[in-house]
Amino acid sequence: MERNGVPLIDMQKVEGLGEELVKACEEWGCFRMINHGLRAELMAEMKVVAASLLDLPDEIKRKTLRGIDDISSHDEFCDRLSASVHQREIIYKYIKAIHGLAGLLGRKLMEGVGLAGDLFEGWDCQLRMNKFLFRPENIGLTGLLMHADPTFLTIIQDDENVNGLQVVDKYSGEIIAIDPVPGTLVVNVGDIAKAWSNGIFYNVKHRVCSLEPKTRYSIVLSVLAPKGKVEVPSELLDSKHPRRYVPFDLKEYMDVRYSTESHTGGAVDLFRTTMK
Ligand SMILES: O=C(O)CCC(=O)C(=O)O
Ligand SMILES: [Fe+2]
Repeated sequence: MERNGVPLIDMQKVEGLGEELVKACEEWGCFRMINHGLRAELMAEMKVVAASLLDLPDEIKRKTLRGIDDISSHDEFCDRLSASVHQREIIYKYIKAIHGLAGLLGRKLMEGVGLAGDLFEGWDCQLRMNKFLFRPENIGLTGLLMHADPTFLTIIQDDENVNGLQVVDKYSGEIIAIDPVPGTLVVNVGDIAKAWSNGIFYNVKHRVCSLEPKTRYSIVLSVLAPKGKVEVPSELLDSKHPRRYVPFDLKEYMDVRYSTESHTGGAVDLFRTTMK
């Protein structure tokens, strides 16, 4: 894979999609998806809904701090925000479509590592919406500090008109701008995926910078972790590839991440079995 920008991956590709995804997770920890199955109209409608919900008063928004955990909590989320019938319908369609896409990613990643199955079946997921109000006096400042996601992966509908997402290159450490490409979705690989892949996947560091005086929205599906322990599939282990991370669950991981204030990927390495 040439290092000339994060990979653009066609999710409808029939041959070799799994391998391509695995390679992107290893080499970049970040990629853009085209032909991902979310209709352009649905993405546009969801952005309008997100913008109007994010304009609600803080005391109402605070009621939904965790976002939408799964499709079944959609009603509760909408009730708390007193969402209209139309808004509920869009949110429902969106979470159904984005969960479907996450399922495809999980199956293809399994294929890519030579296994079969629905990797994300029954996992905890969370949908969140972000608003970055970039004012002229804030240009050049960071809207979201450098971090690696505490997730397996995160699917982002970034703002098609306002840039700001930047990732750290795995090899050079250089900061690369992830400029918008309308109609596509970005994936960032997180800490949980690094442990699950025995340290092979790159938990990409990234941030959001204020580059132009506009309001930027992003809609984010976090595919968090399995309900039980995060551990590398036993089929991928042998004498040449010993287990490099102690199995842990999401709560144990989050406790370590917050108590050590390691928000840029270091927390997962505290679960290493060896320091090599
Ligand atoms: O807004 C974005 O593009 C990225 C947001 C992000 O990194 C996050 O929510 O973890
Ligand atoms: Fe992030």
